[in-house]
Amino acid sequence: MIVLAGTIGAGKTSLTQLLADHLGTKAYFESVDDNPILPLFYKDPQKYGFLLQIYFLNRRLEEIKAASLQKLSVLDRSIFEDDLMFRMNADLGRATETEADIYASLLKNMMEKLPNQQTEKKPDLLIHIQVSFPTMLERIKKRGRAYEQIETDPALYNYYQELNHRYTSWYDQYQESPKMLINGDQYNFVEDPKAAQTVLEMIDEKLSALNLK
Ligand SMILES: Nc1ncnc2c1ncn2[C@@H]1O[C@H](COP(=O)(O)OP(=O)(O)OP(=O)(O)O)[C@@H](O)[C@H]1O
Repeated sequence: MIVLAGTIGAGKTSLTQLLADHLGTKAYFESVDDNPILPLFYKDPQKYGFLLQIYFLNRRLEEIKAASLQKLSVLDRSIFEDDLMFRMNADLGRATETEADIYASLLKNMMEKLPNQQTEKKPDLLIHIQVSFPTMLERIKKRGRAYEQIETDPALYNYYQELNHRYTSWYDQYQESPKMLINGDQYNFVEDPKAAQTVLEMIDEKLSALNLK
């Protein structure tokens, strides 16, 4: 199982599809547009923060169960980033520290294997697409999901800036699986086929080094 990681608009969904096509495996996407809680959360984060988190936790575990049936399946987002996002939301006063602690402990508990269980819930490789803050803003604007726009809610500027900033140390500290970094500013794999080719070659090399391919 390969999982993509990265901030909002980093290009996780696009690279998931590219990579699964390249490897001939199945891609798993969390449907953002069908998420009933997300627009409510953006409108009232304090009220819906914890509910959104439980919603994502449930959906991502469902995805992991399905994806674990095939060796090099690709998931468009890792479950571990939710903890980063929820902790940040708690630090910003949109959830309590107790909610964030309980959530983190539930996640840890859920991700552990039962003593005699064979299948691993953790990925074989995490690929982090790192984008700068200006690129992140540009992509969010370009994609145009109404509730994500800074024009709709100027407070989102700080939220996005803080999130982008936290991703760097999150990736440095991530130890749940092997990992690799893709510079999403340098390689625009969505619009430039040559960049896409380079990124796929980099991933192939990493998979070979890990004896996964
Ligand atoms: N754990 C979470 N807590 C709060 N909001 C979240 C969480 N996970 C995802 N979101 C929100 O869900 C939306 C989709 O996020 P996500 O980054 O997974 O997809 P995306 O923006 O389509 O990314 P990409 O362009 O890289 O495919 C964003 O508005 C994001 O803020």
